[in-house]
Amino acid sequence: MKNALSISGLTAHYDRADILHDINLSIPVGQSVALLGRNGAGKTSLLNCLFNMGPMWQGQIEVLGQDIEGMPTYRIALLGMALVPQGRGRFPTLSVQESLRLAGLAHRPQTKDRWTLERIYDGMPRLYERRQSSCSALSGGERQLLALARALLTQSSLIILDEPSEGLAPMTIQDTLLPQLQSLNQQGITVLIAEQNLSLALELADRALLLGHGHLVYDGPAAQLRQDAALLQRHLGL
Ligand SMILES: Nc1ncnc2c1ncn2[C@@H]1O[C@H](COP(=O)(O)OP(=O)(O)OP(=O)(O)O)[C@@H](O)[C@H]1O
Repeated sequence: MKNALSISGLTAHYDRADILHDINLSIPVGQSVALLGRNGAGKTSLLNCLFNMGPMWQGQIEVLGQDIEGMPTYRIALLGMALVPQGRGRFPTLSVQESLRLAGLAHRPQTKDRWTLERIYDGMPRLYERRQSSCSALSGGERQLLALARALLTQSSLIILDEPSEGLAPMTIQDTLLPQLQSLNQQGITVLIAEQNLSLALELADRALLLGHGHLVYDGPAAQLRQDAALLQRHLGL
């Protein structure tokens, strides 16, 4: 399989409002890609289409080689794609360790480099220190780590993150989030990350996608987008 994700002719709408217009893109296995766009550009809607849990859509979406038209969300997840949702999900009364153990129950095929609780704690010592705490008592940065760890424990090879830096202090992004996200790609995981934080997105990804009012207005090297002041000003207000 060459592509982790293939999208062609994707158009999506809520009621009568068109949200995405003729999106075409594919993401090769192992690539890290940033999805950029202002508030309301359609980033979350696009990510939700991939899990069949957002707007109605037409076109074709292939996740890890499988056409997902009409497929229920839980089956799409079992193909090996995990979502770290905007707001990091909710896990109110569980402890960190319980939450991680639950995520590890996903029925994914055995893989060579399986993620285990020990491997998670090794790479994220902060979660080890907080393993007995209630998830609701975690800081924003710790919750983001937990959400990422849960995605890894599903043994997914394609991880989708929706604005992971939202609400985090710049220092937390730099010291806690960035190194963890950078290590995903080094571990061979394909990453699609929706972000409004341009510098974080461009530090993580070699390739950038830019959505403007539901149209894909840029798909190319991240470094080249950084140089395009007119496009950044028009679609990100920078
Ligand atoms: N459930 C819904 N019903 C109707 N319209 C919606 C719904 N969810 C989102 N929209 C609209 O779809 C458009 C795209 O929203 P979306 O959340 O996908 O954008 P976004 O780029 O992720 O923005 P943000 O960065 O603010 O999360 C917006 O105009 C939004 O108001």
